[in-house]
Amino acid sequence: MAAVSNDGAPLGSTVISLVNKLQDIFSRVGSQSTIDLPQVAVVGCQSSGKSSVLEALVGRDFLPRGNDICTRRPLVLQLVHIPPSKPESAEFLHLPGRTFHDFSQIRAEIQAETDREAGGNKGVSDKQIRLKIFSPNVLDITLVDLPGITKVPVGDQPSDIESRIRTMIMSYIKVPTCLILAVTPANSDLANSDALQMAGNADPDGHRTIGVITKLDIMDRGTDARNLLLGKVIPLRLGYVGVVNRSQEDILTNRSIKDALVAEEKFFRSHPIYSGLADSCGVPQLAKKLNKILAQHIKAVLPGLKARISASLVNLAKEHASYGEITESKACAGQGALILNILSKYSDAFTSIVEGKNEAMSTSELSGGARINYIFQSIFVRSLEEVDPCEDLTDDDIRTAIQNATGPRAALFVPDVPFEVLVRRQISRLLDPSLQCARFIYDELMKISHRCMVTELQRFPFLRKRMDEVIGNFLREGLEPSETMITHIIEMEMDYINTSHPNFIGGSKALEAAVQQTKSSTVSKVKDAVESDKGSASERSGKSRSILARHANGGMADHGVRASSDIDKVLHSGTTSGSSWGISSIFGGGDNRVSVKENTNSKHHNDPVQSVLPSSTIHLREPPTVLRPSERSSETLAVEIAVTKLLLRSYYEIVRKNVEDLIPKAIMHFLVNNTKRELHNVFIANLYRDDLFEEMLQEPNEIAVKRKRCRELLRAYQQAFRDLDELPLEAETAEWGHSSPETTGLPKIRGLRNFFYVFY
Ligand SMILES: Nc1nc2c(ncn2[C@@H]2O[C@H](COP(=O)(O)OP(=O)(O)OP(=O)(O)O)[C@@H](O)[C@H]2O)c(=O)[nH]1
Repeated sequence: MAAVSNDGAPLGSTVISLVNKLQDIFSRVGSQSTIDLPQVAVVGCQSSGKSSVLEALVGRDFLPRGNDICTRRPLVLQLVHIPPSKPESAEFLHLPGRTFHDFSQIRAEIQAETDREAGGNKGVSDKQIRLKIFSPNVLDITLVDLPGITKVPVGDQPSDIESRIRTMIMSYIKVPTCLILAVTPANSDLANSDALQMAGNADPDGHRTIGVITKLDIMDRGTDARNLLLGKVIPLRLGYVGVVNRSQEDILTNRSIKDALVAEEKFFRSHPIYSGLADSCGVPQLAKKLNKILAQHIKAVLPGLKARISASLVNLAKEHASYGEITESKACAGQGALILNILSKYSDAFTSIVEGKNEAMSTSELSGGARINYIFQSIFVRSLEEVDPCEDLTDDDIRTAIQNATGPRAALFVPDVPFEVLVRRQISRLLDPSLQCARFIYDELMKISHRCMVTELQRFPFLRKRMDEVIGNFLREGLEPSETMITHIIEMEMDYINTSHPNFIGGSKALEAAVQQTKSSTVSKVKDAVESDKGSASERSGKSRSILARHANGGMADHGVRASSDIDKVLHSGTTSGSSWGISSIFGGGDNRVSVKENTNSKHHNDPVQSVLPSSTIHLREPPTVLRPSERSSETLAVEIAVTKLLLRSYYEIVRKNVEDLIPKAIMHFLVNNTKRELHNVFIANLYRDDLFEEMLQEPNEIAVKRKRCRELLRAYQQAFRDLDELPLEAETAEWGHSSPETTGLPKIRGLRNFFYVFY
């Protein structure tokens, strides 16, 4: 390792050891996680000494350096920590499989690879060279050497070389986790430092920029960098460090880094002007500053690590508990008690999930009982509410039903039989969704049963299988009575159409409403006709006549409005004739309401008796096999259809509400609550049997293995938690500018001294 004075607090071995310790903890607990350390980039103008600084920090001679432009592609240097037993080595990404042990060869390859991409004549490329250095003495950290900022294009450089290089540098240093070493040579004007200017743009708060002043040894005679280092020229939050790297001559004479560091120390010691600025002078001080930042970074991530380990501990403890203690005692009593305990815990857990009292309740989705409620309300009820009871009933259907119901006579009024037939048909449609709802709930209960105590029962797969069988059968048995009940409910509704139900619209109101509807539609039709067809009065009166011809009072209307008033009369006589709500009394009250046309039709199609009458010369045509209702199209018919629909809707509404209420009740009673009440008893009746204990409590081998591994992990995590607790990190709150003397020193981590002098 580097011979660096203790005062210089060389380069964070503290951090290496800390990170190694953490890595140990991670590997012990089998975790792949590592601590992501910030990456460090050097920025500065050409030949300012960036590569030299980086090399001094790494402590190895391997970067091309010189008076001319040397770094022409970004060099991403990944330091990788390896166990002490392994030798140091390096690998380039572009040369997979080739390992370097000689660092001068590494330099040669960097140069060659730079030429391959950027040409041999000062060309610059933003394509990275990636080099990995494996060593027991390094942290897993990434350092980036960047091409220097240049103003005037030379060689193969394009005319916009300056902006290209600036963009390239910016892309690295703008990343918030990048520490910036802003390198400025002491023999240039700091106020014009490109490095500080770019760092200021990328890191305006100065939280991650360290100013590095190089070439203190070759300043003009009579000048010094005191004011620069004190931050009096350009203040910098983390302050400046002055360094003396190897000169070109040193490089040519192969002066080692080790010697160079000794010379640097001597330089600062022999210059009284810098003697009071010890903490701002020398590569070791620079490393120290970086160490502090890294230590702080680690300190900042430690609480998160602790929290993660502690969470894993809790989970592991739970898992461990789920494997239970080894059931050594085969005695029946012990086994029986264990089984009883499991059965009642399972039944309780099942009930808790259904009732929504489960501890591990999800907050991201509905579960258990809430899903049951959702099925009832948002699926079942909502679907029923969306059904239009007249949806698949055409006017033709209704007309056919009415005509069929009147039998051999032509109808005078709308009879109530078709209403009953049609409403029954609609009620029967409710059976399928109701049964489906029960099946959904059954499926939910099955799901709940599978989710119950999954981890706890892992160790007894035979018992689990038996329990699944029992609860599966039990739920299936519970489904049957619910389905029977549901069928009964629908059959009850179909069996007796309670037209006295207080919420039922009743015949009179339906009729009134239907007449109202028909009237308004007739008036508007007539108006339309008058306006659109003034010249065809005779045709219009013909139409009216055909409508009127069907009315019982025989009066002939001249137009549609009159026809409506005729219906009124008929209806009025109907309503005054009798019973309280009375479809029959309203619609079934007369028998002479036969239209001329219908009579004609009847003669032809519907009334074979009449066809036997007189003349032998008249031949009747055969009635067709399938008879359709006579094609009446009149207001009477419109009223009949409208009344039927109104009645249907009104009654269906009553039934729908009953069904929406009763079906969930039936399912809850016969299926859900019954399962809750009886599950424990059913389990005991089926499973608490001496002859089954042995078989049910068999523990598969893998459980024993899992329990063992879980125990080991648990111990490792407990140890890791204690280790983390004991890491002797102290608070590092001091500002790092020159004005804050580093009295607190490095974080007190045992055995940690150096960080960047890793290869010494
Ligand atoms: N005397 C003296 N020479 C130095 C110092 N730092 C760097 N040099 C010399 O300055 C020249 C440039 O150094 P590099 O480290 O290559 O500079 P760079 O900024 O990486 O250069 P580019 O990558 O080409 O931009 C080399 O010849 C170094 O030996 C120093 O502190 N003192």
